[in-house]
Amino acid sequence: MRIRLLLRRLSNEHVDQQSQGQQDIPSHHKPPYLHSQEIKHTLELARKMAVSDAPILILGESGTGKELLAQSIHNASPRKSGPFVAVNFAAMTENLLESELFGYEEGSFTGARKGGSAGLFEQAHKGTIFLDEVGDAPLPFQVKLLRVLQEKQVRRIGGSRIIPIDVRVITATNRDLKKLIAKNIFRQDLYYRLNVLPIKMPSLKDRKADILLLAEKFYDVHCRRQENAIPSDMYFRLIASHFFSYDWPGNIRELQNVIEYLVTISPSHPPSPDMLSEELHSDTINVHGNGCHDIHSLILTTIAKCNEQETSIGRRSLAAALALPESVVRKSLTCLQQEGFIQVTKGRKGLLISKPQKALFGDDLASLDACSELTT
Ligand SMILES: Nc1ncnc2c1ncn2[C@@H]1O[C@H](COP(=O)(O)OP(=O)(O)OP(=O)(O)O)[C@@H](O)[C@H]1O
Repeated sequence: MRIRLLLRRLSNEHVDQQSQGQQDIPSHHKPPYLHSQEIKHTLELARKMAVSDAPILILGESGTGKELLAQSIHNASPRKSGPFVAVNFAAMTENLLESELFGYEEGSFTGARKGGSAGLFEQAHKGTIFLDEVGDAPLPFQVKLLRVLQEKQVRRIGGSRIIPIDVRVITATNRDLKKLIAKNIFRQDLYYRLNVLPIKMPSLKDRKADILLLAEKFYDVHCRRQENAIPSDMYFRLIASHFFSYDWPGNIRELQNVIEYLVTISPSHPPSPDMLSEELHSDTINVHGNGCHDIHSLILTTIAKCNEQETSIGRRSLAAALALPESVVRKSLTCLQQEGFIQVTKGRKGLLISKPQKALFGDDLASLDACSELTT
């Protein structure tokens, strides 16, 4: 029953998207990874948030593209002609954070530069400051950060001059800030100051529809100067099913690494499954876990496998092989077909995995900076 409800919700979402016609994004401007409902939803939200000046808090696992999203929101905002300044809190001690963010005057500490230095807040004036891994900010520094955000002015270390700053603040974290608050390692007042417009970057396992598309983009980037490179859809033909069934805990960063590895060890032949690491070999999909996403993944994986082995599979045999009710398989196939993932042929070929619709996205490799297309 739960599966049915989830599938119905998914197909309703699809109908909504179709009826709205997605007219706000001309098809040739679609980012290369605009396939999954999850990322479409995130980008729609991001587009709306870009026009506001309120603080944004980007949540999501490591490697999901939070920094890219922050940069893209800036690019789509009225501040786009101003600077975008990024700082990673995880890598810095309290003292370093203070001097880097607020700046310092000459002679204010040993090693201070002659003439002093403007801090990152000053450098981001009229633009956006991106505070990455904000959950790692040391507690004493959080008080100072809160004051700057409230007063919209900074004073350099060792200085007396008050410097007004006009910046949009975007923060990101892969940690659960509420848990950190409960443990008294993150300030609640700072949390409410930052969490005005929250947005979540989906994990790659929740946007499996985008995996092959991203993989092909990364492959194209690696191979663009290689003369004997084979087309990207051919390249992944033997391993596509493993990509669908793996959970990608390192998200897009891990996918990037895997493609780089494959291209290095097998530059001009489609890599075989045995070239993948043990982890990627895992075929375990939890059919009863997250509902429709798992069913879609399971179905896609099974069709991809049959296609690899050149055995034909149809709706009935799929339902029997997966021990799923035929009605569930039918709904999932309809949805996957409407989304362009599969083709349902009448003849002996049965169900086929579609090639990613590259034409939709153009072949501009610069569009790998996908979110910058938020500006359209
Ligand atoms: N849509 C995309 N297209 C191409 N590459 C992407 C995309 N999204 C993310 N990446 C790449 O994935 C990697 C991780 O992205 P990013 O650093 O933005 O993630 P993050 O969530 O900020 O990670 P962390 O939490 O570890 O800082 C980067 O190399 C980035 O270029």
